[in-house]
Amino acid sequence: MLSVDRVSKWYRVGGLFSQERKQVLHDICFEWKPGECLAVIGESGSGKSTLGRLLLGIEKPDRGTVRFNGKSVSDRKTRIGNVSAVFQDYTSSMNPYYTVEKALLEPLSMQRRERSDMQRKIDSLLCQVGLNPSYRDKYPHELSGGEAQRVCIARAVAAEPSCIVFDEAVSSLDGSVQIQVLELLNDLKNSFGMGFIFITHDIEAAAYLCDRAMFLRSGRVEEIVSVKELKNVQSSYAKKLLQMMIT
Ligand SMILES: Nc1ncnc2c1ncn2[C@@H]1O[C@H](COP(=O)(O)OP(=O)(O)OP(=O)(O)O)[C@@H](O)[C@H]1O
Repeated sequence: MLSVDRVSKWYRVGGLFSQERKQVLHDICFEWKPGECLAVIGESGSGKSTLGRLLLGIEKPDRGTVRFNGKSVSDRKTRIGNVSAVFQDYTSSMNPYYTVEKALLEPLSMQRRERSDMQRKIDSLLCQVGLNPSYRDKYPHELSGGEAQRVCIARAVAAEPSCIVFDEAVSSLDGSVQIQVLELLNDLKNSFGMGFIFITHDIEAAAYLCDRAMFLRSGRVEEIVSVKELKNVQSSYAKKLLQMMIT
């Protein structure tokens, strides 16, 4: 279980020597349970990506805690096998010197698999994200944006974590590939109990995959609702956002 307890975050504004700070997250509290898919929805600048970085232990909260099974996510040992991530900016997530095969071998080798099993798994992961085995030898600069994004998704899935945080990582894919990736994630959820935190502007993708949706407004949790109850959101902010996303 991932527990976010009274998390607040400030950033410095106005240059290196400025003392001025702006609060971008205010007392965020929620829990994510294993196997769940939670959508994080909010207008631009509401703090979604900042929250994502705190969930992944990339940055630390200034106040409050983010814990996975009771242990802080800032500790790398807590994250291994538990949380991984796919970002919209796939270029910064890929090592330019690694072939696709090497990028996928890295998480697999941590699972102490047999060599032949790892090779089979690489082909199967590539196939699941709609890439054929010939992509194994390609370097990131030889991939299109959508292909690179799919390799990042395959890499995150390869680690078989309990939870993958997607920060706008699926909405950038083309229609048919997006559907294929959403189906893969749905399969992983149903067959292996993998769970996701899905930061997105894409309400249809969220409705397809997610169990609950959390609305962020100016760094605060405005409302958390079951996806089945999306039509009955209470706050005018959530109503307005949904209307904007659907039209
Ligand atoms: N490293 C940083 N230093 C200073 N301010 C930052 C930093 N990262 C984010 N911010 C500010 O924090 C606020 C929240 O940003 P964040 O990227 O988390 O929002 P978001 O909801 O993900 O937006 P978007 O949907 O546009 O990606 C914004 O005002 C942003 O300018």
